[in-house]
Amino acid sequence: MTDRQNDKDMLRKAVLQERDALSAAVRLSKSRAIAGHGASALAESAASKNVSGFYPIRSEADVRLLLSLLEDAGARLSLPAVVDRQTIVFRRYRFGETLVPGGFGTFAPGEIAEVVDPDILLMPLSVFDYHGNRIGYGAGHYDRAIERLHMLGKKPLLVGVAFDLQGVPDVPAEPHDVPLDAIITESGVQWFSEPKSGV
Ligand SMILES: Nc1nc2c(c(=O)[nH]1)N(C=O)[C@@H](CNc1ccc(C(=O)N[C@@H](CCC(=O)O)C(=O)O)cc1)CN2
Ligand SMILES: Nc1ncnc2c1ncn2[C@@H]1O[C@H](COP(=O)(O)OP(=O)(O)OP(=O)(O)O)[C@@H](O)[C@H]1O
Repeated sequence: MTDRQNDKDMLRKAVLQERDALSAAVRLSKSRAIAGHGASALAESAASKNVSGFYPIRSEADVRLLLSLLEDAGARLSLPAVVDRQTIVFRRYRFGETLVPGGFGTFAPGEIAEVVDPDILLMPLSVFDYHGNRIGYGAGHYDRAIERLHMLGKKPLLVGVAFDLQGVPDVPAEPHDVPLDAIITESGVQWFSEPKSGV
């Protein structure tokens, strides 16, 4: 393991420990604030777009309320499913539909759901910094999914969803890490790129 990977691992462990210590009630109220900020920032641009979310695991921010608001605003939702150890695909999801185990402890639409390429990715993460760098859970699933979309000529809007306590001054980024366009936390939305009108 390189020094940089080791640094990322230590940072991930420390921040996840802090996130795990939040009570369910505190996570719920922060997740409600995230939904409000996220809907204000994205509802207009999400209409008729493919928006991928995630079904929360561990102590993640619960993005389901935001997903339901975006669906009400006309977004077509999808959720990630792990199809092999290295690969996730995004499966069409209508809010409230039954999910099945989706790999790595996640839940996802079943195999018969349509596979879509999202225009907007709401991304889970363990740590972010205020330059737009992020660390996931160390599997590289999202980094590879984004690389695949880029190879298809698609440039989805990348929006991290997290609690403020997951923010640090500097994440040790690696060359394959693709920076976020924005991050949504309970205190608001921060843009790292120009807000993209067409997305
Ligand atoms: N809610 C949610 N869905 C998701 C992801 C996610 O991060 N969150 N993914 C994001 O890619 C994909 C699934 N990949 C995952 C990869 C690893 C772990 C995980 O928990 N790994 C370690 C923990 C690592 C650590 O503590 O340092 C584990 O199994 O304990 C979870 C999901 C797709 N769906
Ligand atoms: N685009 C890619 N192509 C090939 N390998 C990759 C790519 N992105 C990441 N990897 C590999 O995946 C592993 C995990 O990467 P990294 O630590 O950046 O994951 P992460 O950012 O925590 O995960 P995620 O992107 O799922 O949130 C590393 O071994 C890395 O080399």
